Amino acid sequence: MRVVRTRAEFAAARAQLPAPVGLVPTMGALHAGHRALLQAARDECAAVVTTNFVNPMQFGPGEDLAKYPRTLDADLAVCEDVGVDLVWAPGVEDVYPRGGATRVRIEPGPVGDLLEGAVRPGHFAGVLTVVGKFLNLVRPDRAYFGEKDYQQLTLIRQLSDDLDLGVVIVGVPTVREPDGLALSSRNVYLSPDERRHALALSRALSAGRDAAPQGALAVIAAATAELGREDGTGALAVDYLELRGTDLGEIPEHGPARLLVAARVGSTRLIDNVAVTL
Ligand SMILES: Nc1ncnc2c1ncn2[C@@H]1O[C@H](COP(=O)(O)OP(=O)(O)OP(=O)(O)O)[C@@H](O)[C@H]1O
Ligand SMILES: CC(C)(CO)[C@@H](O)C(=O)[O-]
Ligand code: BAL
Repeated sequence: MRVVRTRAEFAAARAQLPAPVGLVPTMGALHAGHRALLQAARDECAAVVTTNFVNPMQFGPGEDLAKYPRTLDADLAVCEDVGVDLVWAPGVEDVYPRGGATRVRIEPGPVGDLLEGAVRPGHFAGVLTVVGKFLNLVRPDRAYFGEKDYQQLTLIRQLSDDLDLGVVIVGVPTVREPDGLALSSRNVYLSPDERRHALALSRALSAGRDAAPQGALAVIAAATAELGREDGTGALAVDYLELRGTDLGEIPEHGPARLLVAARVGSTRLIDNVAVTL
């Protein structure tokens, strides 16, 4: 496994890799969710590249950029274990040379203003800009993203289509703790008490999914009731709970849909979602 930092080192190492190349972009602090992405790439590609970069452009003022967990040594051990070929851990100056003098900024369009985008203005422009850059720099055949960040995955598929990037975007199912909590690098911020309250998110999604045979209103009612046990108690504050089409548009009358939730537990913001069949 090669570990490189600068653009030049990356380009030299990338040129040696056999095709097809799989890319797994991450912000580090790797857990079993990331491992599932890396493993899927390992299973399907001749070479696996991962980027490890906490992208300042996708954090808003007052968000957790400074305290975001940084665990490069442990991350490298995970990558080695899965059999990654090339890890790129660039500095900000490698990704945004000259401070991004040409002001490259990929705007996500209307889907970027919903849900996460409504709570984190500018977030998805930051995500799409850095993902666009990495797809351009790495030129992978396939790129892997988690369904845990469902809106992000939807927008990256849109980016790839709209810019004719010719890369296959692969969505990987959410990896959960045995009690249902979706794995997230931000779970390390939770106290034991907060972690218990955080279980309300996955419980609400399961309740909503189980109510799907009774229709969309029943899904929302069941999920809201489950969340309501915690919401407003001071332990948990819901940002949104929404049922949408799989493209995040209108709710279909029948067929596949998506139920998405975001909440703050103490000072930690968590998101989760599930597939629902109406
Ligand atoms: N539990 C999970 N299951 C599957 N994929 C995941 C999971 N958590 C994160 N991913 C995916 O890993 C990739 C990198 O995500 P990232 O480094 O932001 O980790 P994260 O755990 O989502 O962190 P955060 O706490 O910032 O949301 C993304 O494609 C993301 O969707
Ligand atoms: C896709 C990504 C690596 C871009 O910084 C990030 O948003 C993430 O980790 O989900
Ligand atoms: N969507 C995952 C990265 C972030 O929260 O900024």
